[in-house]
Amino acid sequence: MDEFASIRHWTSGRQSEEWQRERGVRLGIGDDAALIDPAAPIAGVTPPYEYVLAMDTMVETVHFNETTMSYEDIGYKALASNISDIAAMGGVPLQALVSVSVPRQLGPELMRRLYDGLYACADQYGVAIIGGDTTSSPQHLVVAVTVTGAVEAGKALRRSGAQPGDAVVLTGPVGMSAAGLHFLLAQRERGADALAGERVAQLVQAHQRPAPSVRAGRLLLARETCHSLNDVSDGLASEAWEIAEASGLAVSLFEEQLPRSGSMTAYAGAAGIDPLEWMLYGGEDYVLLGSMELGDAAAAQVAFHSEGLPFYIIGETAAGTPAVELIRKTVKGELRQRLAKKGYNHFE
Ligand SMILES: Nc1ncnc2c1ncn2[C@@H]1O[C@H](COP(=O)(O)OP(=O)(O)OP(=O)(O)O)[C@@H](O)[C@H]1O
Ligand SMILES: Cc1ncc(C[n+]2csc(CCOP(=O)(O)O)c2C)c(N)n1
Ligand SMILES: [Mg+2]
Ligand SMILES: [Mg+2]
Ligand SMILES: [Mg+2]
Repeated sequence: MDEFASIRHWTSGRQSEEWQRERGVRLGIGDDAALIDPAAPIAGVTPPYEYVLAMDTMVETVHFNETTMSYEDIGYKALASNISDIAAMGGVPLQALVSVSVPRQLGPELMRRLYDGLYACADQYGVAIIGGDTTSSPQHLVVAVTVTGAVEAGKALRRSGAQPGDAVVLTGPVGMSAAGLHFLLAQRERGADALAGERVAQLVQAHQRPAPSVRAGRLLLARETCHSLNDVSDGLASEAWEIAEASGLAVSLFEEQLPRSGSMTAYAGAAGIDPLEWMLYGGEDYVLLGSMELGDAAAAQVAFHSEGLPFYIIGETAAGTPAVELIRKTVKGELRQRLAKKGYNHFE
């Protein structure tokens, strides 16, 4: 199959013109470029809105390998991690452009499976796939996605908006993806899955099929008391540092309030690892970390819970030099520990 037949094989018949039209698309895959109506009505978004644009890339050996992810998972997660950046601005995802660089030996069927996963994510979150690019790659598979979204003009939730005295909030558990990755890599080394079971399946799912917090971002934006927001890709500590630096204040996290998934803690125990390492520095959680008016945090939690969504109040902000500290309760009393500005870093 040549390049053009391959693209058709991966993408044709997936999303109807009408379905794409409802997401502002006037011309999708097939021409030199796609066409978008910048003023199309978007369901759930009050005009006037602004466009939100982001891109994220996944590289074989860096973000996945043959034991950690199926082709369907790669496609799903490549889009999900992008949607997460739209969610982190409080936006609604709309369209995506997908670039793939494919090793020559990889047949078109495996790439079709990648697109099965990509479209599964696109359909779940209402994202129109409007185009992309295809090249060969000398060795590794690379998937780069550009995503667009819409957010009410002037309302986007930035990293820089935190105010002293805010509550620090988190929209889901952290550390599960890192635990799932550990299991998948250790499984390969041991050649056995002695620890497999329902609990491990949850961790593997968190790593392979993260669920971007679009609904959570929209709820936070609508409350008008959320001051800053970020998604957790590089790790909780690293994202908290980003908010601290962008907003120019200090962030304190209460160890006791950090959500600990039971399966993650159990697996960490079995693997002899401190779960806090995964929770603070693991990354790829794609939950949202933000700050909001302290007085509205409890009500926000009630609103989230009434929709069946998790919501954790994990810390507070204060005026001061940008820094992140962890407040731990010990038998000797309260221990304040400065958290390193570390997380996943591509150049370290
Ligand atoms: N190569 C690049 N050229 C221009 N801007 C870039 C480049 N890489 C990143 N950026 C910009 O830098 C900012 C931070 O990007 P970064 O990728 O660190 O955030 P993120 O996507 O939230 O995190 P992650 O990639 O870990 O999910 C964004 O505004 C992004 O658009
Ligand atoms: C095989 C394998 N080894 C390591 C990791 C861990 N990992 C890779 S990139 C990243 C941060 C998010 O990426 P980005 O900053 O590019 O958005 C993390 C935690 C993995 N997923 N697969
Ligand atoms: Mg990025
Ligand atoms: Mg982000
Ligand atoms: Mg990163």
